[in-house]
Amino acid sequence: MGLQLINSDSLIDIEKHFKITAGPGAGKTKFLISHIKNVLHNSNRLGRNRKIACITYTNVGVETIVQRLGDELDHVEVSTIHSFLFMHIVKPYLYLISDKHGINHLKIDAPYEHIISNGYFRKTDLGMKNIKEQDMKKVFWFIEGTSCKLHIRGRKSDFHKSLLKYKKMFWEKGIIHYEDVLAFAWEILNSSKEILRIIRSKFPYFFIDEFQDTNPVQTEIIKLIAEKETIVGVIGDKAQSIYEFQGADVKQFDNFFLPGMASYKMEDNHRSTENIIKLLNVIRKDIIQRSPDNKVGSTPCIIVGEPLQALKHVQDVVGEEEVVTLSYSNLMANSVRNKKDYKDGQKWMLIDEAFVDSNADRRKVIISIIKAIEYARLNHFKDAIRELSRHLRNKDDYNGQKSAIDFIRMMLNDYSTYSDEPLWKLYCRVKETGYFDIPKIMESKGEKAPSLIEDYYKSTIYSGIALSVKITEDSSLHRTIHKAKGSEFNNVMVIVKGKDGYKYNEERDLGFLLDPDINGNEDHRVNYVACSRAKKNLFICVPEISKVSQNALMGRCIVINLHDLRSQT
Ligand SMILES: Nc1ncnc2c1ncn2[C@@H]1O[C@H](COP(=O)(O)OP(=O)(O)OP(=O)(O)O)[C@@H](O)[C@H]1O
Repeated sequence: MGLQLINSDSLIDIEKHFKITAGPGAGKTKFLISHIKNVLHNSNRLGRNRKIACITYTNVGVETIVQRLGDELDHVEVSTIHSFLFMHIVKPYLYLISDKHGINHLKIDAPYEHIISNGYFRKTDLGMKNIKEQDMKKVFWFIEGTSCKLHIRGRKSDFHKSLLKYKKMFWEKGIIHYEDVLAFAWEILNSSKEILRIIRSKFPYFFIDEFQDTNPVQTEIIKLIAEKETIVGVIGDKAQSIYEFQGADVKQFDNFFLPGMASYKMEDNHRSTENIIKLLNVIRKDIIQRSPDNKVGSTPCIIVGEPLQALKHVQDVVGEEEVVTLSYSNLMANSVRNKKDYKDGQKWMLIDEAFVDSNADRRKVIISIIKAIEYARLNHFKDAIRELSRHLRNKDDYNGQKSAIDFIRMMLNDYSTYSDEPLWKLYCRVKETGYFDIPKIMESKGEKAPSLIEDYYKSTIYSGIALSVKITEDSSLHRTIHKAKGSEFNNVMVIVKGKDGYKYNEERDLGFLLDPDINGNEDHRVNYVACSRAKKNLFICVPEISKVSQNALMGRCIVINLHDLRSQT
């Protein structure tokens, strides 16, 4: 079926399922807002208890849409898919399947991030089956026939039974994880026509933004809802599908079809200058974008050099304006944000894995304190307080919140006194405050050699270990590409480095420009998303570049080599 060309101001049939395919900056979000308003003004199927469901991928996406809808929010429910399914399906109806799965449904208040429990892991036979604890991060659900099964990404064998045993230990305690929400919602809807009818009647319209990052279970849920009464609309860009590791499948968007569905395409790019669009059009071929606004700007620039020096150079070029850096890895983003040098080939580890302390109680408290300090530095005070309150020695009248805030304030004021010092300094400072019961580290005296723990605390620099803190919602200037999804900035510097502990390799790491494969290579899509965030100026920082590549990119990018500039001065 042919795709009808539309733009972000087009009005489409509000009573037909639709799918919109469009590249970056096409105005997908703008279209979604005006389509919702169109439905609000023209539909006679809405009411006090009959709303439009508008689903987007992140909480930042939710906030953007809520803001842009202004005071037209009365009949719209904007939410992430997990919150929506939890609120309307899992929370009210989990009791229907709780006995079957051994879930303590009365204790469930919200879904949680899956934090691996080594204790539970050891109680299964997964270790004997050669599954390592880190494999547990790749657990996901898939639909097989009339039930959902658990699997580990990248493994061929069937581990469902053992994984189920592991999961049940959480469920018995009233803990369910985000991935469980999808599986339970599907199971409830698939087994109860009545609940499906209730959901359809509450939500006669169901729109999903960023649909390229959907996963197969989510797609099946949407198909069930769309069977009758509810009009489903999906919007996305397969070249921006960057969540394969969470189970998103780039083919899902291409293959998504509903009976009677109208398919549309947008070819404009309202965001970037013509020169940036020209480069983006080299990376992808399925949609050739054009600039309807003829935005003029400089040619994208490849800067050869270290990220911090490159950033300084870019800052000089753009003057007063802000520069946003986008990196593939958390480690790189944290390094730039904290102005710390980054060694190519360094491997990223979460602080929970990287932190060494054989005393489990002390380990937990110190990790939480480091996380809380780093969250608070980025103004994520809610997360910081949550980390600390469970460890506080004395709970105040506000469930520990006031003490947590006082402690954080103190630690932020003192930051410069311990941030570039060994962890020992932080440990002593925290002990001094008296807010936590932390098991003491025995200090060696005289000729006696220090214990491994004392040695670790005295030789590990705080700022080094703080780079391992993962920031979940990051709106700082220096963030990962995944956290920049849906955003746009005047000046962007994309930092290209070796991935996952590998040294930089031009053919692989600059492949998204030299030999792009947008369908087959997720890394290419991630870098495409990064480049497409730039409105005015795009810089791409690489550690080195060969003459052959420079020639290949001629006409699309200019190259500035900071090593050459330095040797000239
Ligand atoms: N018709 C239009 N005229 C002028 N500006 C527009 C128009 N449509 C969108 N824009 C602007 O273009 C930019 C990109 O729009 P929007 O964020 O809706 O794109 P998108 O398709 O959702 O992008 P992405 O998928 O890359 O996140 C925004 O600054 C928006 O205000």
